[in-house]
Amino acid sequence: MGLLGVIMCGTICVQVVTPLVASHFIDQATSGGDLHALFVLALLTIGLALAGQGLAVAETYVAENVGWAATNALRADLVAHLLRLDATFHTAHTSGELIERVDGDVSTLARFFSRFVIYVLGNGVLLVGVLGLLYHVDWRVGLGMSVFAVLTLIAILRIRAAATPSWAAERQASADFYGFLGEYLAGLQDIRSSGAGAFVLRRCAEMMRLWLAVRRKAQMWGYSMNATSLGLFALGTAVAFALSAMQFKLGTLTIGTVYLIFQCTEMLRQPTEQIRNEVQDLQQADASIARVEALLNTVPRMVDGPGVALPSGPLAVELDGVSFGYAEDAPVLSDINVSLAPGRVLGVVGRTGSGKTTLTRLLLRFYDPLAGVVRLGGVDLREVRIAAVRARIGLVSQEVHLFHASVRDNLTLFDDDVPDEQIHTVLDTLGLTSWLQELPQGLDSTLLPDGAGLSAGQAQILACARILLRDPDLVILDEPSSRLDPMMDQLVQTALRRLLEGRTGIIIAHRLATLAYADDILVLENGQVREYGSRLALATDPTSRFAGLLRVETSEVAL
Ligand SMILES: Nc1ncnc2c1ncn2[C@@H]1O[C@H](COP(=O)(O)OP(=O)(O)OP(=O)(O)O)[C@@H](O)[C@H]1O
Repeated sequence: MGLLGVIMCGTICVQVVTPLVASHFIDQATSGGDLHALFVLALLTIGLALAGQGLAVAETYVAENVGWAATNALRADLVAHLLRLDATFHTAHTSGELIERVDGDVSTLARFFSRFVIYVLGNGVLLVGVLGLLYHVDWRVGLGMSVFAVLTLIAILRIRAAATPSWAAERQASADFYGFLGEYLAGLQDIRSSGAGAFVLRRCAEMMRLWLAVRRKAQMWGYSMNATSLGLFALGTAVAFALSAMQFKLGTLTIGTVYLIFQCTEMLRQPTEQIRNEVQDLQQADASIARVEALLNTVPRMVDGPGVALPSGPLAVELDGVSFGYAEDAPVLSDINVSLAPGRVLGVVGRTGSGKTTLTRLLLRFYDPLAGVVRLGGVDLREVRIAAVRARIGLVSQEVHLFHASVRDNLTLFDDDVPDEQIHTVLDTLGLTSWLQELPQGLDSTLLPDGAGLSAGQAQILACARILLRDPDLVILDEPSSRLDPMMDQLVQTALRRLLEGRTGIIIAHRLATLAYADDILVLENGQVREYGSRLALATDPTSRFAGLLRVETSEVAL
């Protein structure tokens, strides 16, 4: 920015000196001056014009650099902040809306960051310099133009203040539109298969119509600013011309000086217009800054713990009188008491909506319980740093997310420090070596977006590989074998067995066969513990709910 300031000063000097030289040239030429002196003045004018162009190029180059460096840093801050924000925030905002806030709002600021201060200051100085020159030539013309310049600046600032809410509405409409687009693109398959394309298009058109209306209103403020400043300046130029024509007729001004006045009024137009453009940018920047600031000021609900260390090795899991609801008045889990020793595997069963997934979210500290305590390795999760908790847990969720990146990056989650041998060993353990050999570029092969081209089973085994590489001490498997054919199921079962070896595990499954590795069983019903005990004891007790479920599943299979 310092360099930009220096370049700007150079530009101002060139702009002020050029008309002085030209006026001198005109006076010399009309009064039959020395040819040599005229030649030197002409060369000087050409030199100044070239220097002006060179400075303009340098200014653009430096300004772009400043703008991009600043906005990139801001984008990175925002992304880091979004990663820190908790599940409640992300549930309330669509990904498209967040993309628009991280990119759209920040892009609006690029010009503002790079130029605003320097341009407004620089053009302010130029304005004062040119007015000073006009006073020097003729104080009446100087005074007249000062009045017009001040009036124009006041009008511009008034319009800016009035326009800011319109630009904020425009930014919101844009974020809403991208939020809508992101959501519907993610659900493309369902929309197509259910023939809802026409409804989506209609909604799209409605949103764009709304966006157009707010944008038009915001733009009209900009144009009204243009019209006001242009109108005032046209009037100012006319007055300056009239005054200088009168003086020329009276013989008090030379033709060179009249030219100088004309140039000066033209030169006044330029800084005023630049200031107007900057202020117009500021209208949009104002709105964006407020939105970026609001996002950065959103505090995660989860407060990071003071950093008590978790014990090493497989982690004990304890839920002590835990109650939770996403909304305070709608309980999802009530008074859950579970105690799982290190290295044991707990199978969780229950009807859909009974709160099984919610339970795992509490263990990963996506949410804090409303009552009771969740402990890992005997330590209250609120005492541990959130990152430290998550580093010790591996989750294979219902929806495995695979990135449009290489197999290696998908497995290591972009951690370049994981050696290839380790990846190969893990893939071998999970029986994926032949799958890898079929890929054209091995670990460097790129997976399609969202794991398209992979079966649900393959995606789940890759998710298991991802977790094995991280070597966590607690593994949570959320319905890992819900959609698999028997062949794939066998592979996944092997992968799960490997994954659970030497670790504490929690398996959530609708199909009871998946629970073969479970030592204990928890049956949830409407968010409450219906049954909790050793798998074998529950399975052999004919009066237990679990034994009942087993009987139902066996008879379904027989049918
Ligand atoms: N992010 C959320 N915000 C608000 N309510 C939620 C959220 N996630 C789940 N719920 C509600 O919490 C209850 C329990 O959901 P949960 O996903 O834990 O059940 P589940 O037993 O895992 O079901 P399933 O077997 O279908 O996965 C449901 O009534 C659900 O509507």
